[in-house]
Amino acid sequence: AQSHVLWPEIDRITAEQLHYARQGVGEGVWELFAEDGEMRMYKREEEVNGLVVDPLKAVHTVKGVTGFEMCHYFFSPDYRLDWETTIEQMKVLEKVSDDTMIFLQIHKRVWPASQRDALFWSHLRQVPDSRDPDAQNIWIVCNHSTEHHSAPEKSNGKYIREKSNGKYIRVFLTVALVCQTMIEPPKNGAQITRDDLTCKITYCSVVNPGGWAPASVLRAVYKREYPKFLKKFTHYVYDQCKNKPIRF
Ligand SMILES: Cc1cccc(-c2n[nH]cc2-c2ccc(F)c(-c3ccc(S(=O)(=O)CCO)cc3)c2)n1
Repeated sequence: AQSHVLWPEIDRITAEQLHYARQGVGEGVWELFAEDGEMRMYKREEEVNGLVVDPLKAVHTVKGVTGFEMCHYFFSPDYRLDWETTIEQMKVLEKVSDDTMIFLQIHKRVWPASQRDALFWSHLRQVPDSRDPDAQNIWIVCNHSTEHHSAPEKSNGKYIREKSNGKYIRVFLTVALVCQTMIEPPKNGAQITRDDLTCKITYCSVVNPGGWAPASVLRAVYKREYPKFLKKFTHYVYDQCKNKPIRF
């Protein structure tokens, strides 16, 4: 993918998001708003031009899967409709390379706001030189909004794009899923099984709704949808992997 026009941006944003994901939630103004077992969800309340863009950071620990497996199922278009409940339509506009694709997703409408769509590049990468010497493989999927000739935004100023039977407001998003595999080697030198695996997950998301939506409605949607999404996604990956050979 190094030859693609987007490559410099993909490289820069992916590196930035890896650094951002690694920052703890201790410092700064992260507010814990949801807990479920090992999952902790934090947000910061921020508005841009009067629009709620509350950054989200979730941390979670899932036993029995690797960081590669978690990132693979998040990245691949083949499984997305199995775990993403808010998507109405999804299209791969361009396959840049095996590890980089451009998606157009039309999401379900959240009353009373207008329906949204998202156009973003998605990049899967193994993080080569982790600072943590005993860290196993760290993998990242970064999703970042982009333009694309085959899905232009109608420039009528309000980013409303005409569609045959309606109008979509295009969101602006940056999302990162960073997964680290921890292996507890079996004492007796036996082969590693899924019981010896733990995946440490950090999910970061900033979604600018792109057009007016009531702050109260957006905050309620985020509060409901994010925990539901991460719980459903991680359970889905565990179920998909549990009877398959381990992939690091
Ligand atoms: C999980 C979640 C959080 C906040 C809002 C909603 C939601 N409810 N109804 C419509 C949406 C909606 C509207 C626009 C979007 F771009 C995304 C959106 C969310 C996540 C991602 S992703 O990149 O994390 C996973 C790929 O779909 C992409 C788009 C989701 N879902």
